[in-house]
Amino acid sequence: MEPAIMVRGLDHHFGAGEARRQVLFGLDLDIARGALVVLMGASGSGKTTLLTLLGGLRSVQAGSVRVLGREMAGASATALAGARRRMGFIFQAHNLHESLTAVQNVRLALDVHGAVPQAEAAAARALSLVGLEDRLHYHPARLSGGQKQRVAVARALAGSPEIIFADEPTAALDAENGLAVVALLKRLGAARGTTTLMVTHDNRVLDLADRIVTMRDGRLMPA
Ligand SMILES: Nc1ncnc2c1ncn2[C@@H]1O[C@H](COP(=O)(O)OP(=O)(O)OP(=O)(O)O)[C@@H](O)[C@H]1O
Repeated sequence: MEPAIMVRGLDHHFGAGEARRQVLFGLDLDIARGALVVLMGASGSGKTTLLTLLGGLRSVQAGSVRVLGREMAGASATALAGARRRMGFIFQAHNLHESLTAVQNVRLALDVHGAVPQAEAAAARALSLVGLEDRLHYHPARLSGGQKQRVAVARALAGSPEIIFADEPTAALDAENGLAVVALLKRLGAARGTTTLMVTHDNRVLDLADRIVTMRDGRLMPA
């Protein structure tokens, strides 16, 4: 079976004219289905840029990016949106809507999938997966930082994604909550075959990774 992610000769530039600058240089990368892969590297090395290209959040300029068997380079906006429906995203700033309860925040993410039968029940299930079954109707203001981050994880999981992209998901968490979030992603890999690619500076979670990929100055370091 084709890997979940297959990248070949990926370059990326930002800016135009004089200000044009290359930030990714000829990346090649395969990520197996079901793996929990940690992406490390110094600030500015290109991790977030790579993640957003893989997630169809920015256009591929040069090279090939195949995700779940589909080429993202040159894909139409509709095709990219279709690809994104098979992915879940967890970002550092959890971006919860303050006016909505935990279960409503998760439901909102399900709405992008169109009509999901029993969306409310699906949202509640995702929240109980992250141990928040007794906080369904709390607004973010009444949740701790760790609990808010777990709502963000539940939101990413609710649509049963095949791939999860996470950008520093443990940054705002203490050791215990950080490990719990990563352990949950690891369990999903085993139980559902979900692939996770996670950017982190958090050394505490490395033991749980199936593989660590390191970037330096826009290049992938040899394993
Ligand atoms: N929208 C943008 N316009 C211009 N340059 C950008 C843009 N986004 C990122 N860059 C530059 O691209 C390079 C890679 O940035 P990127 O955010 O991918 O790094 P990173 O490894 O994720 O860093 P960090 O760990 O600090 O989040 C950096 O030099 C950054 O300044």
